[in-house]
Amino acid sequence: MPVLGGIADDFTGATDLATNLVARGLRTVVTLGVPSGEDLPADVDAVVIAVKTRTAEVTEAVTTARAALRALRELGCERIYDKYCSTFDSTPQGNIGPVVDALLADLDAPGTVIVPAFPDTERTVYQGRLFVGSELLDDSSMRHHPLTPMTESRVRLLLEPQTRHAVGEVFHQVVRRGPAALRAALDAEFAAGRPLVVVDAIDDDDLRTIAEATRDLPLITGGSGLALGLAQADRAGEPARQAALIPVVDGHRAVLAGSASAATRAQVAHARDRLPWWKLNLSALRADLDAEVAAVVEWARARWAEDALRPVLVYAVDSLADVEPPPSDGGEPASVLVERALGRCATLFAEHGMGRLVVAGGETSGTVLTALEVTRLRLGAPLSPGVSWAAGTTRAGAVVNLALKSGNFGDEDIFTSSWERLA
Ligand SMILES: Nc1ncnc2c1ncn2[C@@H]1O[C@H](COP(=O)(O)OP(=O)(O)O)[C@@H](O)[C@H]1O
Ligand SMILES: O=C(O)[C@@H](O)C(=O)COP(=O)(O)O
Repeated sequence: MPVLGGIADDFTGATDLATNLVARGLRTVVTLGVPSGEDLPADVDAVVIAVKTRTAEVTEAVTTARAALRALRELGCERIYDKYCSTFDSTPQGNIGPVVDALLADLDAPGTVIVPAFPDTERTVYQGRLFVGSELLDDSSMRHHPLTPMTESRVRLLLEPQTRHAVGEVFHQVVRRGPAALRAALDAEFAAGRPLVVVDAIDDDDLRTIAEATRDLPLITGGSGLALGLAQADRAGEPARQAALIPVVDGHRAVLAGSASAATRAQVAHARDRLPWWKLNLSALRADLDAEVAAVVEWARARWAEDALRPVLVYAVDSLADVEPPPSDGGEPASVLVERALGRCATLFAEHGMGRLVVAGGETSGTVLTALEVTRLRLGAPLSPGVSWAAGTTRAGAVVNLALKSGNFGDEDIFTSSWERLA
């Protein structure tokens, strides 16, 4: 019976969290969407439910998260980990705050921690401010995100407009004094009527302190970094064992990149010099999406006919100048067109023998996996912090190997260097 239940607000976030749970020795499975009583493997310690709520309407996000919570409790999970983005991707409406509020209420919890930090990917929180590398969040490339532009760095100020609760902060001076001091500070915040508490973390020691201080709370929340603070399960070699267990599928290889994030743009630029590529054309998609997708598929099949194992790259954005703001006349936003096109490409590529797929972007991954009707993922070999290969099972029972890459994760060569690391 699983002890830990994760709810991740996008699909890359779910594999990110699962990657770190596996690294702590937990046998972990990811389900896509709220599972409907489907049989999970018996031998799991953690179940992560991936939902696509980061940019959904608030009521839809809350309803989905509560349904996920119910499912996890029915599965027997004793603790819940609410996973959101390490760069706190959200808007003043939500959905981080409303979801945490709902989970707190449903779990009747005294309070919880807000821990976006993921030091392995250079997301740290110091004095309540979120840094990406050496830059404050609002100075980083996240300022220009197409869906959730981040123009503030103090996590409390990002959260306050989204929650009905008061928000507290505990700074590094306290965290570094250890779990007991942190727990006392958290209890003081809860008692003072601030049940959501932003906690500083600048390295994995801080995450271990936070995890230890909150081990009896029914709800913890954060990026995936906090999972690296959880106690190591006493199971030697577990990550390698899990990686060896997933099926490896032969077949054509593709990268679908809908992300406009800085890391993805650098990865696209690197891959363009090495792989056959197709850049989606927004006007062509707007004029006739099916025709543009058919052209992409025909092109990809011709490339695979030349070299069956050479990956093809289909992508949307080279530079921020490509990013179209949502139209003011209520027309279809470019983001929707790109996601729909990449979802259809995935389905048609699979019909034409694609066995391995790297997807860049959280929203994009959600659309692609929904299109492929993948319902469950088992994690395989890790590729870089927060990114692993996985085996996805479609509703029809077919298996495809997938690596879901968050927009800003991964080394520059991830689109070209990942393929051989699967086996
Ligand atoms: N040219 C474009 N103009 C506007 N939005 C775009 C464009 N190209 C891609 N997008 C959208 O940007 C969003 C990127 O989000 P996501 O896939 O989550 O990537 P990331 O992980 O980098 O945040 C997607 O909805 C995608 O469809
Ligand atoms: O926590 C993170 O940074 C990632 O897991 C994540 O959620 C990133 O979001 P996307 O860039 O939209 O994939």
